[in-house]
Amino acid sequence: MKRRAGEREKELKKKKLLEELGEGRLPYMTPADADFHQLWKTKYSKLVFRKSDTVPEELHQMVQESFLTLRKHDCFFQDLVRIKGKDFFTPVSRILIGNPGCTYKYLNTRLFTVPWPTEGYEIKYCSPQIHDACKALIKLNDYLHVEAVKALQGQNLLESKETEDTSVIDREQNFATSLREKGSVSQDQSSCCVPEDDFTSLNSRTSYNVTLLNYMDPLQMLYLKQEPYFGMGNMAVSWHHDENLVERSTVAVYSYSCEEAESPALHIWNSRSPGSQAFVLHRGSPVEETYDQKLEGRDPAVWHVGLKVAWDIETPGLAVPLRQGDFYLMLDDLNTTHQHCVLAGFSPRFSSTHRVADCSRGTLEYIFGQCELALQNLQTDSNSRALSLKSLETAVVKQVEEIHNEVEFEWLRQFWFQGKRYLKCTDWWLKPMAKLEEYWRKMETMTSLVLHEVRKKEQTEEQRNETISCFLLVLTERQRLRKEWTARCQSEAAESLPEDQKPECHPFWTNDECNMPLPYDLEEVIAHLQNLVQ
Ligand SMILES: O=C(O)CCC(=O)C(=O)O
Ligand SMILES: [Fe+2]
Repeated sequence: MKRRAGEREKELKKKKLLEELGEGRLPYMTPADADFHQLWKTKYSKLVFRKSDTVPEELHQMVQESFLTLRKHDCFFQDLVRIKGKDFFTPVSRILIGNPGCTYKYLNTRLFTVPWPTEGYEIKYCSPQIHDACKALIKLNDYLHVEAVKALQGQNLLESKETEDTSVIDREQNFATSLREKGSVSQDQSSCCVPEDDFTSLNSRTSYNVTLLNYMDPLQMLYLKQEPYFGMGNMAVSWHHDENLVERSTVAVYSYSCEEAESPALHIWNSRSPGSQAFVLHRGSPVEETYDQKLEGRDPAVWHVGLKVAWDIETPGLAVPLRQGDFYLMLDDLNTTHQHCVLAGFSPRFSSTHRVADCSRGTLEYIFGQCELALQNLQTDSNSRALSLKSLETAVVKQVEEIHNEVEFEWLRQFWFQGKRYLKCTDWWLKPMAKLEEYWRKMETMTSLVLHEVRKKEQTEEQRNETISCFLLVLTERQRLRKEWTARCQSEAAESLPEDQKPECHPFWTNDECNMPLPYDLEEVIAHLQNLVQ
């Protein structure tokens, strides 16, 4: 509830700001502005940018080929996300690649990794090219990890407490030390130069476990949202903070816009000076435009990443152009203190966004562990084979029923909502999903056993009321979420999808399917329990 109130407050604040702005726009800077670098250095220093020529050519080739392979195999999908109770397709199409069994949740959507080749895991890919694509991305992942470590060392951002109170002299000394260390390649840097704590924090904040790939061809889009605060033009991804990340972890983004070799018209545009005339290619045909720095802002043909300081209208925004093969890093708490967006250019573009997903509740290992914990409360009579619960204690019932909700709504429904999309790349998730469903079925039986027991009135009245009240809360939440997921699966947007991408409302059953111990719709069960406590 508190969180919802906070969200509402934010919405109101945003609405008020947009109303105040009216037709006016806040200022922002691009490299064409004289103060661009000054602004970057002072207000956006944790944004690190590297030009494509700093990346090994063979890595570029491998990675760019992998993007094209994944596109050829139709592995990118627009997500049907849910924001403030409404269903939307993301303009960009995505695929998550990463550690086997890892997931990443954003905008109420849990994405499941297409596993990259990992020692100790047997992964079948639908084609050898998809295997190669995933392998290229893990190479990019390793490369960006090293680059992030170097960038953090360079900025002396090893430990959060240092950022506030380290004097400039300390910083400079530290920087000098880190430069010296880079020269001495033969030394074991981890043991000789970086203290153990720093090393751990450095590693845990740069060891990317997933990359979320984005793809969009602006020419295929009927409509793109306009950036509302600064007038930065077409947006592919609106202003946001990245969710579900380990605190202060770095995000690394490799950008590949499929620009053709630079045309003379674009060349003129790029080397323009204020007030000059230029021809630009707009949707394939040259258009004459007068270039005025103040009026024009960023080049609409080029993809940019936009940044702004969160809840601040004093600091100008920043639009950084991204050419083919450039990459950028969002270091430390930049993702929290600032918001970013992606501004569309004219050509199709891929990006690979490497993240340290907070998967404390987001791995298969975790959810299997939870299920096993829940099932410990179920026992089978060795003679009759009859099932019963070991404990009826409120805390135990509560825990089991909450795990039931977790596996049903965070895993099974999330997965099947995304239809058969994962089968484009691999069948890796089918087996664990079947196993989770088996566990979940047993939990349906456990719920029905609780119901059975509380009707028997064997506990004291007080105990029984406590158990029922708590049980009711979890069941009410289950009913609410089942309704929400049923609605999500039947939304107009969901119905518009082709057969192989259509959301499946699974598990689902009707009352005549007597192999299920409880109905899908829990309304009557809940009403019955309410009567019992009254
Ligand atoms: O494509 C990019 O440059 C960044 C995309 C992004 O912000 C995201 O996927 O969260
Ligand atoms: Fe992002």
